[in-house]
Amino acid sequence: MIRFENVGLRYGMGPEVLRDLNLRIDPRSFQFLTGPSGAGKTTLLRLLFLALKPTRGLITVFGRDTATLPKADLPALRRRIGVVYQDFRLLDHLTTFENVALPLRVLGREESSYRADVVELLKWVGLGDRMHAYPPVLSGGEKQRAAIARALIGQPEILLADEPTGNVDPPLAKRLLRLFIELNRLGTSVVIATHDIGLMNQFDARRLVLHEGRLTIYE
Ligand SMILES: Nc1ncnc2c1ncn2[C@@H]1O[C@H](COP(=O)(O)OP(=O)(O)OP(=O)(O)O)[C@@H](O)[C@H]1O
Repeated sequence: MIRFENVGLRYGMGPEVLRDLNLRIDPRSFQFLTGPSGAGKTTLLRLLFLALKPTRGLITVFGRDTATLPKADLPALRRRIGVVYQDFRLLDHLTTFENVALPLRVLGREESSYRADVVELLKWVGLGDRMHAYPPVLSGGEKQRAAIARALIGQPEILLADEPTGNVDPPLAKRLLRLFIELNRLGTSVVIATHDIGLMNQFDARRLVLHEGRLTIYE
């Protein structure tokens, strides 16, 4: 569903941060993306989410060449990809329920048409009793789960998560990993960027390892 051919990326006039990347993200696949700090993990996620264009090479997303993609087609393509950001990006003046429902509200959907889905998803991530709370009073782990629920409410075909266990203790990290595994079993492709070797050792999955801008894949 996503394919990279000889992709390179530089920011402005800087050095190439990613070099000669060849990669396929297949439907229903699960992969960890790892590598030392500064290796380019977030940059690669931004390319996968169409937030950046490569400075060379070819990226196709759901069969569309991103270089020739009309801008107007971008939002619909992006809606098929869910993203959990490192810093959550929840809106403090909206409740947890409203944050998770926001992507649907933006599409003009009536609350009555999605209320039950949002409640069910919040229960699934273990926030059934926190849906009326505002982000400032949530714990780091609760915010993380709210951000995951928001990324999933539109039923994306791929979920990209940037260090989703970076701010939580090991038992919660394990629980989040179980959520991602279950999501994958239900048919969603999952890409988890992480430094956490302990986390990766808990699940036998493909590893995309970045080092100095180059990618090695361990199937
Ligand atoms: N907007 C930007 N402009 C210029 N350089 C950038 C920008 N964003 C990232 N970089 C540089 O690109 C390289 C890769 O950064 P990136 O954030 O992708 O790495 P990372 O592997 O996600 O790191 P970390 O694990 O610390 O989050 C770094 O050298 C970084 O300084």
